[in-house]
Amino acid sequence: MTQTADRILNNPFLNKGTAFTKAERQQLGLTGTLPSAVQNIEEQTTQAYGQFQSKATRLEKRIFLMNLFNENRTLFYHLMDQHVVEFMPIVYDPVVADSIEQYNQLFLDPQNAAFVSVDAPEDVEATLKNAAEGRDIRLVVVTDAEGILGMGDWGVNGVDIAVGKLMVYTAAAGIDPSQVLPVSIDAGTNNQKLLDDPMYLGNRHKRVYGDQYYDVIDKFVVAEQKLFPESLLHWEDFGRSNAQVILDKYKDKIATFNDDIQGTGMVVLAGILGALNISKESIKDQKILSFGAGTAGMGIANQIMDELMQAGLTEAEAKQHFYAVDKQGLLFDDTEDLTPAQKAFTRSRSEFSNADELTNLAAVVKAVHPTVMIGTSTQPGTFTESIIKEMAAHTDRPIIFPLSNPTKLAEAKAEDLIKWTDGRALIATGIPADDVEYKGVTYQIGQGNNALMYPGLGFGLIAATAKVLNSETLSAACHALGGIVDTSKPGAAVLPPVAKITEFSQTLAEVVAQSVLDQKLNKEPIASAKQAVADMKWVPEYK
Ligand SMILES: NC(=O)c1ccc[n+]([C@@H]2O[C@H](COP(=O)([O-])OP(=O)(O)OC[C@H]3O[C@@H](n4cnc5c(N)ncnc54)[C@H](O)[C@@H]3O)[C@@H](O)[C@H]2O)c1
Ligand SMILES: O=C(O)C[C@H](O)C(=O)O
Ligand SMILES: [Mn+2]
Repeated sequence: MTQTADRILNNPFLNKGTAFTKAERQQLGLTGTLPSAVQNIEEQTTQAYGQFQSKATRLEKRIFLMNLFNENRTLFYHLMDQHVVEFMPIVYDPVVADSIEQYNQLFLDPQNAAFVSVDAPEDVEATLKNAAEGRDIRLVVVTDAEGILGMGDWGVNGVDIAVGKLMVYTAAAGIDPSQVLPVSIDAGTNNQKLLDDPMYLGNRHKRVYGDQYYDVIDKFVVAEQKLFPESLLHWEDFGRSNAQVILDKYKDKIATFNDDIQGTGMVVLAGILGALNISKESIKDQKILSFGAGTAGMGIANQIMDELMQAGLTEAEAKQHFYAVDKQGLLFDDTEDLTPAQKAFTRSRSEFSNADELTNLAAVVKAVHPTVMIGTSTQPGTFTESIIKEMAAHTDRPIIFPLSNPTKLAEAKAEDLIKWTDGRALIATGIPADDVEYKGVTYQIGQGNNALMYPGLGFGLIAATAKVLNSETLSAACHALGGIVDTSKPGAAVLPPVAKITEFSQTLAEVVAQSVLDQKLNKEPIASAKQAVADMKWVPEYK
């Protein structure tokens, strides 16, 4: 193979495989390097889908799709466009979790990611530059993998979540896949299994914290902004002690967001607004219990808090609607080891006659009678039948969102929640859930996953060349998504279905871009938000 042929056929952004025409083959020095037939993208797609279907397990299906992704991005996204509901759980949550756990065993290809090492701060800029290979990067998803979903620390293996999030961005919103960059910050790992594994591919030492860590994060942000000044920076699956600190440091300076804090907060508020559309209740009448008061749990509480204050409540009044429960039980002002984020949502012991007994979820539910219960605890099965029945005995339409991922960590299953509440629960789950048939009604279950939100949010920010993301824009996006649900049918879902993800991501992107323009937060002059979104949309067709 000539160097040119090799360069083109092995470049997933340029490769068309058997779809190169005779003329292109001649022009590019590819003559004779492919079988003679020239296929169009539909034929290639049909063929690839047949191969996909022949794979027996979900992991084999994933490996097949990742190989296709590594070879030919256009064909991969053309195929995904036709099968988005089927492919989402395979390229993203939950099967991405299996591939992270088996990263070295399955290692195929670095997938055009940048691997930043805490041990080589002097290489940060070169690392990003090498990985981008001169591409015009507009979107970076970065993880240090200390808190991969609810599975804890996965070191360099966690790069797959950055790749997976970016796949959803392109499939849902249409960001050009040659304009994205997944980044792994390899700060070491505290996962002993990985440290003991001779095949582990990351830095083989304990996780680095403190100044040395923050120094690398800062070098990364500086280099990222210098090399890709038009880009949006998305933080994913950082640990509880770092996620909020990093966000607070950069959120007023650059276009950036933390998906677990803000993306999750937004999708949950949208889900609650959707649920309240169905129950015809007001958000001002809700008592909200967050079970698992970590990165996501407190991000959700803050987003709902904003909503209550917009509805006219003072901060002190709004705070009265929240009950945060973590390992210690209900969080009080004097609870030990509170995180900075938790401190804003504590209660006073004097409010309860049995405060000292409120050390577990069952006791708190009994004392508080929440109307909304959100699970981000990483503790499977903790929304038990007796807890749910106790909650449902005191509210007509309990809003229950077991959100811990992946599947094995969910606080409850949708079908159990429907059964235990005799069909009254309004539910969203972190991973996709099948419809539930119960007493003649088909209940559709919304996917309460930030994947419904971040593609439209990010795309809108990039299209509008946003300088920063502020609470006004976050709120506009929540209302746009929460307003889409169709409440006419019994058993309606609280969030729109993943089958419509490309449509509502476009709506979200337009709303977000408009909010940026309304606040004059755009870097470049832009006449129309809608047009800017349309102009940026990439379609998976050969050029
Ligand atoms: N569906 C979504 O879109 C979405 C988004 C973000 C996070 N999540 C899920 O939420 C979970 C938490 O993620 P995170 O980023 O907030 O992690 P985190 O580590 O920051 O927070 C988890 C919290 O749960 C607490 N916890 C642990 N054991 C507990 C127990 N027995 N009782 C009560 N609390 C307990 C921890 O102390 C911590 O505060 C994960 O499973 C993640 O997959 C889902
Ligand atoms: O990755 C997901 O599926 C959602 C979320 O960001 C999580 O950490 O669980
Ligand atoms: Mn996450």
